[in-house]
Amino acid sequence: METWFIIIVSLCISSLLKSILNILFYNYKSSINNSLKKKLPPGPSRILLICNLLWQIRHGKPITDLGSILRRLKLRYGPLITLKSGRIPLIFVSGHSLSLDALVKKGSLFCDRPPPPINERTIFNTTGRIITSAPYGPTWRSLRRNLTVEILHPTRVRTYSDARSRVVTLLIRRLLNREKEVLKVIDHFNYAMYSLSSLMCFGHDLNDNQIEKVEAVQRRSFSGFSPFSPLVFWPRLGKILFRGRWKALMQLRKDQEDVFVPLIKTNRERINVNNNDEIKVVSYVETLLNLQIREGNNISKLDEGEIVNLCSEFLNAGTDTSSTALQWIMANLVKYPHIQTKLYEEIFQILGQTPPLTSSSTLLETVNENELQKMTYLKAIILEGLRRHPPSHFLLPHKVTRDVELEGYVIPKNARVLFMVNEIGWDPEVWEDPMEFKPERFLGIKDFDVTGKREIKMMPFGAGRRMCPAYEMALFQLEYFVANLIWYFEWRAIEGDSIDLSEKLDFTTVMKNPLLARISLRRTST
Ligand code: HEM
Repeated sequence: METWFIIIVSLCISSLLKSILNILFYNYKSSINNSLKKKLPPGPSRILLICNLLWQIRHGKPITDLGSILRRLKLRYGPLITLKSGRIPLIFVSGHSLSLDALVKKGSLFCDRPPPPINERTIFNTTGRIITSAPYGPTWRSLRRNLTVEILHPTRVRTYSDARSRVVTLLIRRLLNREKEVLKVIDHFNYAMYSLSSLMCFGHDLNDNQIEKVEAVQRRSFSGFSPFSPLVFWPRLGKILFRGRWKALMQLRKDQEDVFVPLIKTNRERINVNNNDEIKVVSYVETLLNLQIREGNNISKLDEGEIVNLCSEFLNAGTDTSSTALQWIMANLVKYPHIQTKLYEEIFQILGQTPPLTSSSTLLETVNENELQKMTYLKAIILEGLRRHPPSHFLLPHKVTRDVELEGYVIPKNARVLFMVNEIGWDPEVWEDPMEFKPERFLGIKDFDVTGKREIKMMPFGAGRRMCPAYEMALFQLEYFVANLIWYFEWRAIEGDSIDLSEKLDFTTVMKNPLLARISLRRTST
C-alpha cells in the first residue's frame, strides 16, 4: 500500500517537476543542437515505455525488473538503447564491442559518475568524498589509489592471510555444529564476508562481538537507504512529509557513527604508538588517517565523517557482492554433484589429505593459499559462476564528459550510460549454451583476461578506468572460500528439492529462493 502510494506520488511530482524543468531549461535543451539529438541511439517513446511497464505488471513481474523490459527493447532496437525519462538521456549498452569501445578505447570520456540522487553531503552534511560516486578527477584518483596501493596490492593482500584463515575457521565451525540441519547458507556467507571486510577495514584485533556490531549496523543502514525512498529524490520535501523516516535515517547514521568512531580512534592510537614501519598488517582506516588528498594546490586530510563514509563504502562494496557470488557458485555445485565431485578430486589430489580435524585448536587447518594457484578447475568454476550469475547485472552508472560518438550515434555530454553486464556474459554469439553452467569452457583458455583490456567477453567487475579495483582480491577470496567449503564438506540438496536458480534484484542480483542445503563432513579420501 505504502509502496504504491509512494510510486504514484513520485510519478505525479516527477511529471510536475519535468514540466517546470522543461520550461526552465528550454534554452539548455535547444542548445543541444538538433542534428545531434537526431543521432541519439534509438529507443522507445515514453508511451511505449509505459506500455512496457504495464506489460510487466500484468505478467506479475516486479516493476523494478528493468532487465526484462530491456531484453524486449533490445530485440527491437539493438544493443544501444536510449530511454528518455527526463532531461538527461539514459543510454543502455549491451554489446561486447560497444562496451570495449566505450569503457576501454574511449575510456577517458566514459569514466565520470553522475552525482548520486542523494549523497552524504545532502543528508549528513559532510563532503561526500567516496570512490564509487566521486567525479573523475583528483579526489577520486587519490582515494582509489590509496585503496589499490595500500590495501589491494598483491603484497598487501597476502598480509591478510591470518584474517582469511580466522574467518574460514569461524565459518567452518559454525557449519560443523549444523551437520544435521537444513542450512540456509547465505546467512553464514554474509557473516563470513562481513567479518573479513571488517578485519581488513578496522584491524585484525577486532573481536567477534565488535564484528557482529559492525555487521548489524551496516546491514540496517544499508537497507535504510532504499533507492525508492522519496527521501532519495526530494530530501528537503521528504524531510517534511516523511518525518518519521527522516528521523530513522538520522538515527541510523548516529548508530553507525557510534560503532565506527571508537574503532577509528583505536586505529589512530595504534598509529601513534607504533612506528609506521613496524605495522605489518595495515588496516584500511589507518591508510585513510594517513591520506592526504591533493585537489589543485590544496592538500587536505579526511575528517571523521568522511572516514565513516569510506568505511561504509568499503564494507558495502565488498560484502554483498562477494557473498552473492559465493552463494551462486555453491548453488551450482549442489545442483550439479558431478562438478562438485570433480572439484573435490582436484583439491584432494593437490592437498593429499582430508582436512585434519582437531576440535581443541582455535584455528582449523585451511587450504594453503599458495596451492590455490594449481587448482585450475576451481578457477574455471569461479569464472563460470561470475559469467553465469554476475552479482551486479549493471555496472554503476557512468557519465560522459563530452559529446562522443558510439557506433554512429552521438552520446551527448552528461548522458548516463548503463552497461548491461549479464547480457554480455550470456551472449550466444560468444558463448556456446550461454545459460548452462559449464566450467569446462574456461579450461581451454589460458589466463582468461577478466579485465577486458583487449576484448570483452564478460565483465562481472566492469572494465576500464572505473573497473572494480578489488577484482583480483575478490577472485582470490572466492577461490579460497569455495576450496575450503568443498574440502571440508560434501554439499547436497535437501531431499525432494531441486535447486531453483531464479533471480531477484536486491542490492545485487540474488537467488530468489536462497540456497538450502545439507552438509556432511568428508572423513575419508576419494
Ligand atoms: C565478487 C566480488 C565483487 C564484484 C562482482 C564487484 C563488482 C564491481 C562492479 C561491477 C563495479 C562497477 C564498475 C563500473 O562501474 O565500471 C565495482 C566497483 C567498485 N568496487 Fe567492486 N566488486 C566486488 C568486490 C569488491 C570488493 C571486495 C571491494 C573492496 C574491497 C570492491 C570495491 C569497489 C569499489 C571501490 C568500486 C568503485 C570503483 C570506482 O568507481 O572507481 N569491490 N565493483
